[in-house]
Amino acid sequence: MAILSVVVSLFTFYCFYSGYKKYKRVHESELKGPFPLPIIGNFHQISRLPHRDLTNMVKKYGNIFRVYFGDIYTVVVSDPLLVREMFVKNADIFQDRLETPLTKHGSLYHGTTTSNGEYWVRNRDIVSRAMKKTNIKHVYELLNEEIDRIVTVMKRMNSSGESFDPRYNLTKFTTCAMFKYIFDEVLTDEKESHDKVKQIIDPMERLFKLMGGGNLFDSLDIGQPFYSLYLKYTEKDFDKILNFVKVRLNEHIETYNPDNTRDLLDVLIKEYGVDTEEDRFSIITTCGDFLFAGVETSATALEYMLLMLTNRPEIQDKAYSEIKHHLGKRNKVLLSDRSSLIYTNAVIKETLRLKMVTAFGLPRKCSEDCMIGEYFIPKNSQILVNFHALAMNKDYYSNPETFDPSRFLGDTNQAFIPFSIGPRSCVGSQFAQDEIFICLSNILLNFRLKSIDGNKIDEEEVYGLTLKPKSPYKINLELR
Ligand code: HEM
Repeated sequence: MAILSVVVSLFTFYCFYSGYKKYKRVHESELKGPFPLPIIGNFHQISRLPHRDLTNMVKKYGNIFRVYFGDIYTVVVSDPLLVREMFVKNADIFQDRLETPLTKHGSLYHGTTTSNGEYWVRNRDIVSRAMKKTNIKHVYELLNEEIDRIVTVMKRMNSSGESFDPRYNLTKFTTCAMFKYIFDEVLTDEKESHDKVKQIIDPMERLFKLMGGGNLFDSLDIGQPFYSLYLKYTEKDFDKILNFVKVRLNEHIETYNPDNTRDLLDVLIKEYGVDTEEDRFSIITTCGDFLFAGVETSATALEYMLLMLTNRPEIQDKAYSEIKHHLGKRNKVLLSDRSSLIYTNAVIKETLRLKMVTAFGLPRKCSEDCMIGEYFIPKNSQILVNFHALAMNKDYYSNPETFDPSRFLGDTNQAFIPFSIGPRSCVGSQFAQDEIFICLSNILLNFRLKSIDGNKIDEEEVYGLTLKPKSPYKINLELR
């Protein structure tokens, strides 16, 4: 009985404390936002499609407002000029990522995506240099090989009358490209390769679910220590991915030749060195980040592109005509063709706008009290860019709900920032744009995409770390 009353008293105290923290006024220019409840904040107003809920709130609270996820004061931004003001003009204040048990658990704030401060500055510098050195020839060759592989598979399916599963095949395409890029490892259609892909894809899918869900314990001051312990003793998928990379690092060290770097991993060995455990762990977590950030994102973007084009044969035909006309007798699109294929590029951009890959990118943190325009942003608040709200912003896009590639045929639109902006924007944006362009244009050159039953495919998305089509779909391929 005594224990029960202590627990009830502590809980009541915590409710008051949590409410007090949320309701006390800290600045005269504080942001507006929906009324938060003690403990859960505004979680009760967030459905399974949080990007849409937060877009609806723009009507009431404007292009910058605050919500509470548990105890986390979160600033939601829906205007590109405000994003620029934060991520470009005030980059050093908005550069870090928010620290929670989940972001710490995987890599102990090592690598690229979750690290902060001086560590991140050094890592990002090394990674950017490593990518420049690895790029050009290696990427050009690897994308050429991978596109041949997927087109061959598609032709085989077409001749056997089999329908095409975009989710599986495009994830395989981006995984193969990433394996070649990071490890110089070629994945084939053999079982051994299939097993290797599964070793990475299966834990990654589970982690995406875990991280995309928005966990109350991850965002409560009182719950965080318990959640850290829970993750430490129950969550093993991060380790599986890091161990997978570790095996490859050890193999690479044995055969390493500084005068002939084969892939990103070799260049990272050269840049970081492998003398200390810390350096080795930095290399492993950086490669892990590339697998995390670079496989599912591009595959999902491509999956939506095929879906949108299958539902719109006239747009598909227009892109095909442009590609065919430009190539003449050639039968393969190369990266060097990109600047000439203006409509195809517009299709890619329009899909990235309307069916953005990540709802909120990767959340940032504000590391000191500051003013953004007339708004006060408190230290340690979480910053979310709502890419869906940017896409729906009528100040920048007319008829924003409509899929219309022609809107990207003219001047650049400053609201189109799918890879974010500023020094901490997506480090893989060039790689992503290269692989998406090569894959989409060569598929369109070879095949007409048709739905299985002649009906439109459901375009609704399901929320996670990436926004995917709600129902996995298949399509029929007709040779052009
Ligand atoms: C369509 C595909 C992709 C989209 C839409 C995308 C988008 C993004 C966004 C919005 C961020 C957050 C940036 C910020 O905080 O401002 C990000 C970060 C990142 N992306 Fe991408 N990305 C894509 C593909 C890739 C690929 C292919 C790679 C690897 C080759 C990659 C590697 C990364 C990394 C390592 C980060 C963390 C950067 C840092 O914290 O310094 N991404 N991406």
